[in-house]
Amino acid sequence: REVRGPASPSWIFGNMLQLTLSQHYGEYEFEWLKKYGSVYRIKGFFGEDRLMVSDTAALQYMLNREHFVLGPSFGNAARLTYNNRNAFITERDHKRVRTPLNAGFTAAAVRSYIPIFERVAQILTEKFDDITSHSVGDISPLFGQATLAAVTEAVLGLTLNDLGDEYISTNLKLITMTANQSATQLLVDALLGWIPVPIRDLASRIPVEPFKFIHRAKYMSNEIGMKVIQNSKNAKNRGLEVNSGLYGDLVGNTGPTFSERDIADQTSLLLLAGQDTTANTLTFGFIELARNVEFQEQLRAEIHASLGSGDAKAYDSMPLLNAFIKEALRMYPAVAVSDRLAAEDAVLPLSEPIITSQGTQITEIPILKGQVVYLGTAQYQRSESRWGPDANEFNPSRWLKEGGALNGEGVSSYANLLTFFGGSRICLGWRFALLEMQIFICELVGKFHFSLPDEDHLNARCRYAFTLQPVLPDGKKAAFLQIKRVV
Ligand code: HEM
Repeated sequence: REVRGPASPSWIFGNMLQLTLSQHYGEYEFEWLKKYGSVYRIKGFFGEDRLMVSDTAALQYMLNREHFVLGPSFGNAARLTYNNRNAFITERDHKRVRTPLNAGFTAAAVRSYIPIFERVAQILTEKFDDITSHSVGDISPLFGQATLAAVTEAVLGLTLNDLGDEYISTNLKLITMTANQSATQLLVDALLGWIPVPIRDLASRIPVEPFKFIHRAKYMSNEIGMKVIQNSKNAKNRGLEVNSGLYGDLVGNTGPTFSERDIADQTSLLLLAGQDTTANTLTFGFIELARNVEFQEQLRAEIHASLGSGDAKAYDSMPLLNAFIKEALRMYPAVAVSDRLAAEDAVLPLSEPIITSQGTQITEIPILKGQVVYLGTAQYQRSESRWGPDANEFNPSRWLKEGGALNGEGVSSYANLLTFFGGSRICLGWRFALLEMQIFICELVGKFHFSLPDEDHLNARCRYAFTLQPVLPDGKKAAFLQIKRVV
């Protein structure tokens, strides 16, 4: 309670509406960061105290210890959206479920997906060509379909057509719905967090429209996963070679610790976790390119000078391309803030001491079991002490500086960014997302010129709804750009 923090405007909502429903993401959060430093207290629902953390030592501690489990908000959303027993929501079983999946996301496995990414990039080019005939177009759903197509082929060996129209339209609804959280939804979510999980699961069976189609989407992905597993088994039994992606490989390696049912249980997670996260990062990146035409031209020149080899190493050795991707991941981390719950008492170490409301300097914070603590990814990545006085500006050249972009110690193995988190629960698909983005960007920036639309109502802003989303002033999820062919 002695950790300082902003005043709460409401007993019911605490600071939650400011944190999660501000018009522009970070409107309040980044100001709180400046005022109170890298650990501060905010109010959750009904007067509860919560801790917002972007201190390096505290983040490392939270990511690498078992003391912290998924918090009420992310936990609820994940339990509702994904099949039971998937790698993300399972706590005690995490290692058992996650280890076999790692095989599909190693550096070598991801390199083998290059032809998939290139094929999908070609389809994106055709869709962007359609936009050029109207000059202005919404790029957000195009990236959403492309990232879904890439993961579907890599994981299941299927195309978007194979998923079927019903799955595609339900997936689109699900993604659009997530972008439009309301205060009522947040309150229902908070109330659900207070009741035991089995009763909560029952409550989610109430036949209201959002619950109905979330369950339908889960059911369909499970069916799709089961069908791929069955087809792959049949083919193997008949000595036939079929492409069933990662699932085909996993089917050959099932056993007492990882069954076919376990594989199928990962389908909704694998299809969804990498879709909007990657698509929205790309969307925000392209908006920044449209804002900064000079950098866009330099990047295009680098792409034209470097490409053609189809080799992952070639993509990794393009300085502007990789600086641009890192900066998009720094400024627009899909999971900008995520709640965790202390599963046992803990003591959070701090790399930068803080001053309490009593004027005392402290270097660690005791946490009681049951305390909600936020991993403040976006705040860690906007801290001026770490990234310099221009931390709030999109500036890819910070990554080209000698000595690197970061002052001091970082939190993760990729560019010291927290965007993919770290520790045993580091994003399963981080290498997948990086190579996919490298290939899509090279294809599109190499061929098209991007600029912002003249009409204000078509310019997207960044809003938070579990992940960072591009939305128009009317609240609709979309991101329009003017697009012209250059080659
Ligand atoms: C730019 C793109 C992406 C970002 C920023 C991102 C970010 C994250 C973050 C922050 C987490 C940890 C969440 C938490 O513990 O609360 C996570 C987990 C996960 N991500 Fe990603 N992700 C991206 C792309 C992908 C892709 C392409 C895939 C799959 C193809 C994927 C699959 C997963 C899975 C399965 C988990 C759960 C891992 C576990 O709990 O062991 N992600 N991601």
